[in-house]
Amino acid sequence: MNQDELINLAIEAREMAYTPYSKFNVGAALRTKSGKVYTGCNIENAAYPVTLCAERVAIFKAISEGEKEFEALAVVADTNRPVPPCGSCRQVMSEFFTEETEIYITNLQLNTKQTTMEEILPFSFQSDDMNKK
Ligand SMILES: O=c1ccn([C@H]2C[C@H](O)[C@@H](CO)O2)c(=O)[nH]1
Ligand SMILES: [Zn+2]
Repeated sequence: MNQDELINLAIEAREMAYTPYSKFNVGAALRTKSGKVYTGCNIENAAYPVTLCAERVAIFKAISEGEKEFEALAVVADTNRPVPPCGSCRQVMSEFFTEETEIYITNLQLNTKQTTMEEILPFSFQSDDMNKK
């Protein structure tokens, strides 16, 4: 399962997006260290803020099945530039990803940017910050 295959799974997952309000469909595919892939799409709600992004759906599916180590995440939307994950998703990603986790953001033209946790969320709040010695 390479980068292109992961992006293709994100493109497929995007087809499942439930977006009656924004009509903006996003797909994600998350590869674990063990080689499994968990996909996600955004799921909106009439109470708008309850909406979950594709990235978090993929991460929460994986976590709920006992996965904790992630190798790569691909995110895709029909955007001009590679779709930037929102702040809430970046914080959730920072809880589980390391600097080695590859993050591929892309669009339907496969204009892809590979990035890292530190690049998209520097100086992030971590559990260590609660352990004052
Ligand atoms: O990286 C992103 C950005 C936005 N959305 C969703 C949330 C909402 O359903 C719609 C518009 O914000 O796109 C995602 O799923 N991922
Ligand atoms: Zn988000």
